[in-house]
Amino acid sequence: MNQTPLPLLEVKGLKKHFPFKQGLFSTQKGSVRAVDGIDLSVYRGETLGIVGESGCGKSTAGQLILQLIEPTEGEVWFEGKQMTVLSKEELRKARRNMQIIFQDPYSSLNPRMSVEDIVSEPLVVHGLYKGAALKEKVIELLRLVGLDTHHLSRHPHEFSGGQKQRIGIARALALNPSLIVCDEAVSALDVSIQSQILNLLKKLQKELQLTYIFIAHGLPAVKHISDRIAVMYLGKIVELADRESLFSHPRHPYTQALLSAVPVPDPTQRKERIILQGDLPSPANPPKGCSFHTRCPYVQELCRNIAPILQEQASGHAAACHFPL
Ligand SMILES: Nc1ncnc2c1ncn2[C@@H]1O[C@H](COP(=O)(O)OP(=O)(O)OP(=O)(O)O)[C@@H](O)[C@H]1O
Repeated sequence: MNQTPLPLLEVKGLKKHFPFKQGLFSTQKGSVRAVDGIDLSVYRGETLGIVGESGCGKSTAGQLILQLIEPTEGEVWFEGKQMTVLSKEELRKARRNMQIIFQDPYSSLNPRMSVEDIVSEPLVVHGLYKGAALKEKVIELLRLVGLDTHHLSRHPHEFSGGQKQRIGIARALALNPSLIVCDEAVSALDVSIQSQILNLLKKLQKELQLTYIFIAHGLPAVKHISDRIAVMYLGKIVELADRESLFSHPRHPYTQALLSAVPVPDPTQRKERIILQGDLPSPANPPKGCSFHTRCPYVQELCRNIAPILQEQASGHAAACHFPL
């Protein structure tokens, strides 16, 4: 009998609302619903892509998963433990197994530190290696990401963007994590360098049995690396599916609009671009339902007033839409 494996990471009803005062002299308070109730499971060895427009809550979701910020509500389960209730010491230990690679290799590395210091820092902080063994471990990590011993004493400004991102990856690997959140990890790089880094991440995933959450703005950036993709809109997941299923049959009108904006290399294959009407609503004042179906007034009324929930529409393919495509 085939049993579904237990997820490495499970997120249940996760919310992060950032409170703010509405006017300079007002006592009225509001909140930005950056993440507004997401449920997710991520399995060992897979890559889950999270995509959506700027401000939809992708990075906040990543930070909540890594316990870098506290949730307003909800639970994060990692390796069978509920992270949100761990003591400081337990959390420190559990955090070793979850790391992050940031978007901007230019600002995420301390310019005053040598590569050796940058990569060895997590190992020293956690008291795992010292002396010659520490140096050996750093060299091993650099080799894993395609760098060499002669890079050890150099500083970040002496490297190209792609090499800097390799240093960031070596540092993230230092504690032998099982989960890595790649937050726009290749967005700041040239296209040819992007594919080199993506190939490196794939190779490392195979060799080290890593699990990735890969955050990006657009679907093309996550297409080749993701096994499954979650599409976020205004703090919520509106569609979650296997990569093939999402690209071949998007079921949410928002995903369909995102896909229609992706250029195709073949000029004979023209596709109609779907333009979403109006501005992106503010996460400080989100609509009750959704306003993607604009043609029929009855549909409009229903969608605007009743929030759709994320429901399975086909095997392994869920969408939050009253009228899935
Ligand atoms: N510390 C904070 N205080 C108040 N609001 C915040 C804070 N962090 C994020 N937000 C707001 O939460 C919403 C979601 O932000 P987040 O950075 O998670 O989105 P994103 O999808 O990652 O966007 P981008 O792709 O531009 O990074 C935005 O409206 C943002 O302004």
